[in-house]
Amino acid sequence: MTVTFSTPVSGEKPFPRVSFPPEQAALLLDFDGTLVDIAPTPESVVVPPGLRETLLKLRERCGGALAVVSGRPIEQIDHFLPGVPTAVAGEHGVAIRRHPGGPVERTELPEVPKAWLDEADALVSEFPGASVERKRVGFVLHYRGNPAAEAPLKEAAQRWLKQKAGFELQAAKMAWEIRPAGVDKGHAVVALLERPPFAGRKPIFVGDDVTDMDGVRAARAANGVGFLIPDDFPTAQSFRDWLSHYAETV
Ligand SMILES: O=P(O)(O)OC[C@H]1O[C@H](O[C@H]2O[C@H](CO)[C@@H](O)[C@H](O)[C@H]2O)[C@H](O)[C@@H](O)[C@@H]1O
Repeated sequence: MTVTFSTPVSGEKPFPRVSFPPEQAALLLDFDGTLVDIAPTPESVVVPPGLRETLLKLRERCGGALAVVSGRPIEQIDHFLPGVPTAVAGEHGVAIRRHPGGPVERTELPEVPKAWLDEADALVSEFPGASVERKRVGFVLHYRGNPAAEAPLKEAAQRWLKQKAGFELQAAKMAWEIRPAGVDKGHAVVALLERPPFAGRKPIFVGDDVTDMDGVRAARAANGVGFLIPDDFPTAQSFRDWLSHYAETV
C-alpha cells in the first residue's frame, strides 16, 4: 500500500511519500523547528493550534508509538505537550522515558566542570541577549539574541573542550551546545524501537537540525524513513500540514 499526499501548493515540491499507514508506523519527532517553529528564546515557542489534536489522533492510530525526540530536557516537552507523546527522549538521547509517568533511563555521563559554566555566565553577560541554558549533562550557549556573541562563545567552547575529554561541541540553531560525546538521537531511536509499542513498527523520524541526522540515519537503518526540514519539507509548517494529512490517511 502506498500512502500519497497532494502537492501542497502549485509549483512547490510534493510532500514526501510514505508507503505505509499510521497503523504500521512509529512516529519519532523532533520538537524545535519541527513540531514548533523556531522562536526568539527557548521559553517563547508556541505550540500551534491543532497540533495537539493531530498528534493524539496519530498516537491512537500508531498504537501509542509516538515519541518526541528532543535536545531539550524531558520536563520541557512535558510542559509544552502535556499528555501527548507516549515516550520522550530528551537531551539528544541522554534521557529516555518510555511511558508517561514511567522511570527516566539516563546514560551515566561526566558532569560539566563548574568552571566552564562560571566562565560561560561571565561571557554571556558581556553580550546582552545571549544566554546560557543549563542541562543536566551539558549546556547551550544561545546567541540568537545577540549574533555578535557567536564567535567569542565558540572560541570559549573550543578552549574548554581541550581541557577535558568526554564532551563535544554541537553547532545548533543560533547556538553552540556543549554536550556529552557518545550519545545521540540515533541511540534514542534504536532504544525506543527495541520495546513496545514501538517494536516491530516502521519508524518515521523527522527533524530539522544537525543533531537530527543521527535520528534520520537510525530510522532508515530500521526499515523506516527519515526526513529533514528543509530538504524534505520546506518549513516546519509544511511538515505539520503533512502530519495532519497523514493522520487522516486510510
Ligand atoms: O532537538 P530539538 O527539540 O529541536 O531541540 C534543539 C534545541 O532547541 C532549543 O533551541 C533552539 O530553539 C529555540 C526556540 O525556538 C531557539 O530560540 C534557539 O535559538 C534554538 O537553538 C533548545 O533551547 C535547546 O535546548 C535544544 O537543544
